[in-house]
Amino acid sequence: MKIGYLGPKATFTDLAVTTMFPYVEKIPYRTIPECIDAVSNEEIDAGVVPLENALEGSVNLTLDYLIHEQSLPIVGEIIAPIQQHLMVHPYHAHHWTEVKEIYSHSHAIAQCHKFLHAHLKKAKHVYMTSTSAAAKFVSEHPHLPIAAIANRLAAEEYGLTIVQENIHDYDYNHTRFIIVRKENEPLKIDSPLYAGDKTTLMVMLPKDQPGALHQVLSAFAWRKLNLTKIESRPAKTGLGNYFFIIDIDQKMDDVLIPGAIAELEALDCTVQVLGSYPYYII
Ligand SMILES: O=C(O)C(=O)C[C@]1(C(=O)O)C=C[C@@H](O)C=C1
Repeated sequence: MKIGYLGPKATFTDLAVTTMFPYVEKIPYRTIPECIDAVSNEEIDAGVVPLENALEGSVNLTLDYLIHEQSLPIVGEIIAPIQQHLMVHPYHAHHWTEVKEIYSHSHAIAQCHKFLHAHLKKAKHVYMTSTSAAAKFVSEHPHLPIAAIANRLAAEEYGLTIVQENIHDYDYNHTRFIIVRKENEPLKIDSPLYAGDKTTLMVMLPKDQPGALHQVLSAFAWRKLNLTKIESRPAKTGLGNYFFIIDIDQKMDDVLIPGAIAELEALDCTVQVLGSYPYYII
């Protein structure tokens, strides 16, 4: 079995994949779209990409790519703790406060704003495709006064020295990673980390209908379907046109969720089931 992930080696996505699937062949991809395309082209059996962080919110690139470019079912979810560390090439370990640039994934930099504001106010932020891509870049440029924000495995993998540990602004820092496949079939995972099931829907409201969102929410409310997330994203068809991503705290059943979907369709909403899948908490 081949599982693709946002690489290079030692991203947080890599850590999540390694914990959940210790015995598979792991294939790194440079970007989230490249990983999703590889699933679609059947180069790999499944792909794992980040979807949402507890401090920074959704990874819009993942959501938008799945909605607008490659529609693949979500077959699983991994929730993993995120610990961000500041690291430099060993040459700079004793004068890390003088670094001029900080490299990392935009989400990782955003998770550490308070620290960066307090200790490295003048350093420029440079966004990379992932945290480990940033660590790799810093290790390949030992002469530059630069630092990366990444995890401990990345420091080990790329020979960097951690100069400040746990620099994320809030203790509860977790990221949701989704597993996508070409076919809507869950991977067989017999794991003690299993924590429940979810169903994710994409709902497009009818245009200019007063109270439409209220009616959508009542379709779930009176059936006592517990929603764990509702988020709007631009439909990219014009200003003010949005769709909603709705997570329901249970697996697809024969009655309640299909009933809610039928009610939404009767209200002229367009509904797409993005997946009904187990989730695992690391
Ligand atoms: O860059 C990485 O290490 C990733 O796996 C990506 C990612 C993200 O997109 O949110 C994953 C977890 C952290 O929140 C920071 C970055």
